[in-house]
This record gives sequence, C-alpha cells and structure tokens, in this order.
Amino acid sequence: MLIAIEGLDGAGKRTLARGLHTAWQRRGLAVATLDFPRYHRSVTADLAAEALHGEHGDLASSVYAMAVLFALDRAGAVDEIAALRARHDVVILDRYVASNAAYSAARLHQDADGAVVGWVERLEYGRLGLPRPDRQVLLDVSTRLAGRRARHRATAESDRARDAYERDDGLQRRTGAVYAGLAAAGWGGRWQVVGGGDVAVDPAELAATLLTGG
Ligand SMILES: Nc1ncnc2c1ncn2[C@@H]1O[C@H](COP(=O)(O)OP(=O)(O)O)[C@@H](O)[C@H]1O
Ligand SMILES: Cc1cn([C@H]2C[C@H](O)[C@@H](COP(=O)(O)OP(=O)(O)O)O2)c(=O)[nH]c1=O
Repeated sequence: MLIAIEGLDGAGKRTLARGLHTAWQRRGLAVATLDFPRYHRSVTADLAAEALHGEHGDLASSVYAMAVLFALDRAGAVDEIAALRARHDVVILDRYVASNAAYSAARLHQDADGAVVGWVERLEYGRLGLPRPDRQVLLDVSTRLAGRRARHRATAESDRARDAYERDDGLQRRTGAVYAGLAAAGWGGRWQVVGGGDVAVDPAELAATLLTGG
C-alpha cells in the first residue's frame, strides 16, 4: 500500500508519518517511509531547496521550473519506490505529487481544476511514470497553526530557516485551499482529510482506518 501524506509546511506531516510508521510496525507490518524532496540524495531536490533560500538567480521565480525540479527528484525515485513496495506492506510518502499540484496552483493563483494541476498530472503520473498512491492523507490544519509551528521550528533548529514558500502567508493560505479542492475532487486517487479544525490526529486510529479502507 502506498500512502502519501500531504499538507502545508508545519502541518505536522513528518510527525504524523512517524506516528503511522510506529502504529503499523506495532501491528506487525513491514513499513517504510520515504520523504520528498529527497534532500542530500538528489541534486534536483537540493537545487530546489537552495533556490527557495535565494540561490541560483531567478530560478525560484519560475513556477514551472521549480515544479520540474521537484518532479525530476521523484522521477529519480521510481525504482526505489517499486523496490520499497515489493518488500513492505505499507510505504509512507511524506509529500508526493499532490504537493507539486497544490503549491504550483497556489503560486499561479489557480484552483484545483486549473491548468497547472492538469500539467502536473500529465507530467508526473503520465510521462515520468510515477505510481499513483492508494491513499492520500491531507493533514488539514489551519494556516495559523501550521505557520506558528514552522516559525517555531525555524528558531529551534538551526538548519530549518523558513524558505520563500514558508515565509509567504498568502501562498500558504491559497495552498491550503487548493489541497482541499484536490481532496474533494479525488485528484490522483482516494483522499482522506484529517485534522480539520486543528483537532489532534491519533496516528494509531488513523493507521487502522487506512488499512480497513474506511
Ligand atoms: N500534533 C502536534 N501537536 C503539537 N506539535 C506538533 C504536532 N505535530 C507536529 N508538531 C510540531 O510542529 C512542528 C512541525 O511539524 P512537522 O511534523 O515537522 O511538520 P511538516 O512535516 O508538516 O512540516 C514540529 O516542531 C513538530 O514537533
Ligand atoms: C515535494 C514538493 C515540495 N514542494 C514545496 C513545499 C515546501 O514549501 C517546499 C519544501 O518542501 P518541504 O518538504 O516542506 O521541505 P522542508 O523540509 O525544507 O520544509 O517545497 C513543492 O512545491 N512541490 C513538491 O513536489
């Protein structure tokens, strides 16, 4: 089973991915987690991060160029995803293709049925041959809470200074709206929205629901 966790910067995706990982392991399942972008393992991922921290000239100003970098990072992981799936019952992806759709549409002030969302779908699921996830989990926390956590993390961890996307409150708000639209439309497969109203998500409970298909 391929499960993608999606949401805003600071939504708590990494924390939830760890919680799901532990919950499934406790049930005796073989679990693997893969984070995107694959920092320090993929040059394209590192270039994208560096661009979002002000390097590489006007690279970050191009929505499509940034999306191509993130997409090529994933394209380089197609074999790795297949190998992980072959050896595990569940593979958790911390961000996946829908991140590109949501952030790119938000940057262009488009919504979930805008042109760039279709372009991401054709590029990544089409040309680059990325597998569609069995389930996409949208961790739907408010922009306010996600922003507060991202700011806190930036002060607590020296290597986590906020990047251009994280500093842009308007972008985060629009990204949240696009994510909601993608989930409502079932973009790229089935979605489960959790955490709405900033309620705490119980990973063990969610792990059980995802397995039973509820
Ligand atoms: N449910 C939660 N309750 C309280 N703090 C949380 C929760 N989830 C995440 N955090 C904290 O918020 C920050 C961002 O969480 P993280 O999982 O790294 O988010 P993301 O991967 O979505 O950017 C971290 O400092 C984390 O410890
Ligand atoms: C994976 C991915 C991330 N992004 C954006 C979301 C984030 O704002 C930014 C960095 O990804 P993120 O996973 O949040 O990295 P960090 O650990 O540095 O916080 O890139 C895309 O626009 N498209 C993608 O495909």
